[in-house]
Amino acid sequence: MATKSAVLGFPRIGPNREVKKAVESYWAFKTSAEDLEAAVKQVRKQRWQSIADKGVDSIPSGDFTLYDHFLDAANVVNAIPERYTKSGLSALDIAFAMGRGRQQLDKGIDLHAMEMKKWFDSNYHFVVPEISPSTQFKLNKNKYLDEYNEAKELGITTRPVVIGPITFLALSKAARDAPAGYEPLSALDSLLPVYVELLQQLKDAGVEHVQIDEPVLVQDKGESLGAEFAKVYKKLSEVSPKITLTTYFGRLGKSLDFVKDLPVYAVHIDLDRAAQQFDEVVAAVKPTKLVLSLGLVSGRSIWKNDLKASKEKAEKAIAELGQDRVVVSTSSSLLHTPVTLTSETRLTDEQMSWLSFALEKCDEVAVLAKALNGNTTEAFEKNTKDIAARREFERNSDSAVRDRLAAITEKDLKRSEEFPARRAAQVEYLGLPKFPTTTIGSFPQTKEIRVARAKFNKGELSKEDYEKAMEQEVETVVRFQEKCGLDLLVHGEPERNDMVQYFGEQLNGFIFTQLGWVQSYGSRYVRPPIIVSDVSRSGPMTVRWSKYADSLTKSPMKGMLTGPVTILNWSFPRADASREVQCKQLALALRDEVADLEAAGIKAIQVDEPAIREGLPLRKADWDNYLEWAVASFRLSTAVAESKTQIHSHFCYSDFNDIFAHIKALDTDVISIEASKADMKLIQTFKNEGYNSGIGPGLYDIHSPRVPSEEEMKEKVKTMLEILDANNFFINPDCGLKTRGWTETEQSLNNLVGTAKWARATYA
Ligand SMILES: Nc1nc2c(c(=O)[nH]1)N[C@@H](CNc1ccc(C(=O)N[C@@H](CCC(=O)N[C@@H](CCC(=O)N[C@@H](CCC(=O)O)C(=O)O)C(=O)O)C(=O)O)cc1)CN2
Ligand code: MET
Ligand SMILES: [Zn+2]
Repeated sequence: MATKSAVLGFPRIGPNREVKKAVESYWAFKTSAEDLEAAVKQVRKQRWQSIADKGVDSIPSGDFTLYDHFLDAANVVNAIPERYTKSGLSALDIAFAMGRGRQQLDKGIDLHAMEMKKWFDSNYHFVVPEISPSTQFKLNKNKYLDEYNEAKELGITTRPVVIGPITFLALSKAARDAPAGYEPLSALDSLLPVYVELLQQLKDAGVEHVQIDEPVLVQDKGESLGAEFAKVYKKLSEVSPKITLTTYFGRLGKSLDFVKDLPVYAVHIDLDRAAQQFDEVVAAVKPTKLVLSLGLVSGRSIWKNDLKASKEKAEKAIAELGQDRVVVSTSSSLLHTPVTLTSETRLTDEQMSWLSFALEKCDEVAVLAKALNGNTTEAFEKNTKDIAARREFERNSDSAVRDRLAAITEKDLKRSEEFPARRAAQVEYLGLPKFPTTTIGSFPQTKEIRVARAKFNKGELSKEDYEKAMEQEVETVVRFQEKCGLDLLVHGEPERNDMVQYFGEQLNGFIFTQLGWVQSYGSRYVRPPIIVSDVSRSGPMTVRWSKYADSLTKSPMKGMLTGPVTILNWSFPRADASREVQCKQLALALRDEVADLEAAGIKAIQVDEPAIREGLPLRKADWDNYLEWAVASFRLSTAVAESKTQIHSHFCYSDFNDIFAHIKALDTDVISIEASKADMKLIQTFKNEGYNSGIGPGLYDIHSPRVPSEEEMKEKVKTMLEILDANNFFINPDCGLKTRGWTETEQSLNNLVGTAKWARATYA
């Protein structure tokens, strides 16, 4: 018998962003549904073949998607709200409308996008299914079966990846027509038969083994679902191919008590994010028949796996359980990592030797399994050398940064005056009207901007010409805002490829990829910069742009920075320093930038922290430690500002009810939040917890191309002002406009300004 290797999921985007290109071209009505299908079929083929070529035993299928795999899961079980089904659109267009909305007023179509939420603590977003007692579950197109068959025709046997029914419902939300207090999990009994049918179909088609993802088991709420798990998996195991039940991103904790008794073939645990559970889990499964899948190769980081250490760990498990009861695997799906390192041409050999992207990780699990089966290969030996070289590099440290951090005191984290005094100074310094209008920073990143930057990067456009082009763009954005009648202006961020990558590129201690794209949502991807050593700033990063924009107008200009927690969370952090240390080093760099912007006469500075919420540990017991250093880091970067300088922050993921005290402790002057879905509970929390500073609840959803009417924004303002103070109320969208086109941006912002005028007249 032998130890097998497995990969839990693979990037869906294609090595050259083929899926983005195909999907966006279809959306633009440039290509047909058939063209789209042909293009993505090619991507699926290539990904299966490339994983198979590495010698991985369990190759995933069914995890491919054109938009989001959770949205696909909703479609498979027919959890499609009626407003979409009755639109008369094709199944494909219904799925896209659910993901991104669709507005064709001439055809009577005006569909909002469904809500997106962060996938656990990652920067991936999933579409949140809406469930109610009227949801008619049934098996739609069985995409897991279709993809399995597609791979089989290519001669590749795969292991379908299915979202588990309990996680599916646990992450869903109550639909609008559901009674108050409705819990989607209460629909489990009516959903279960669909899963029975789905798995039965897989078995009938000859599938031997499925992977069922139940990551809810690493959340606190999973611990109370023992009865549901026992019932569901008893039923499913009667009809299903053998099941590997996968958990990832955290520890099983108390859920282990019932997970060990589930009638499944194998259980998978994440030993990257939650290495501490190893002994406990091995001991718990030992007396059972369960196979244990060890998530040793990280699905979340880009560091080469230490194969020697992994081998030792696997051997410990094998000593307890036996060779054939252990599988070595990636810790989670690899969708959070770039496709392959082999596309990179600008990294040095040394840097390349530290890293491992999705395809290289497939190689790692295969090499590891071979080593465990007695074949230590050359690749294994090379890995040992590479790991030693990286450890050697890690000894480098920037003592100036470390010393500065060590010298930080409480005083450095506090603004010189409390909010009321600051507010008075700001009223005078900025001169904003009541219900000030502003935007969140970015304006449309047009094709022209991106092409100019691509040319500049290729050396086809000089630095001077590139910067001139960006200045022109800044001017266009400033003139538009003046014409539109916005009050607190921004420069529009045209010079930024991405808000995090841009800062990474200017800081010491980071490296970058050319093609290291990772899907964030739908067709939107990011290239997270990689932190490799201590971080510091060489000089001002944004001042020239803000200063230029400020010089064009009499209106106050808002400087725009990405906060330390967000830079950390949306980068690949180093593995040899704590997140706290990396975050505080980033904070020091940003602190200097805040001071420089202020000295340049910029009257308001926004420090975005959209990722502060997603960085929250999955288990409540771990929250305090994180929040303490996250809040301190934000304060370290902003507290340097004088009272008259208005510090804004922005959060587009504002599930804050549980951590409100910490949001308040950031001590900002104004915060803009995502509230376009009119989360009144959140607004109420602001009130109840005595938040008295400025607040700008997002009045519309910028992730969708649809234009909000003045009426609908007025309605929102009205409802919110039943709770919030009209004197501290800002009028703004719920996030930056970079993904939007100019046409809808102009219309939406005109409506927004109209809403503010109405508010001034109504609440005078
Ligand atoms: N890091 C990060 N995470 C985030 C957000 C965010 O803004 N940044 N926002 C939230 C939502 N997530 C988002 C993620 C990505 C994008 C986004 O707009 N991504 C762009 C890419 C941005 C970028 O890196 N642009 C580069 C490269 C653009 C490009 O594709 N250039 C072409 C050439 C030009 C052309 O022909 O179009 C090429 O390289 O081939 C640039 O502008 O320089 C995209 O997928 O299209 C938006 C929101 C949450 N998480
Ligand atoms: C994801 S938060 C985005 C904030 C940034 N200032 C922007 O407007 O794009
Ligand atoms: Zn945002």
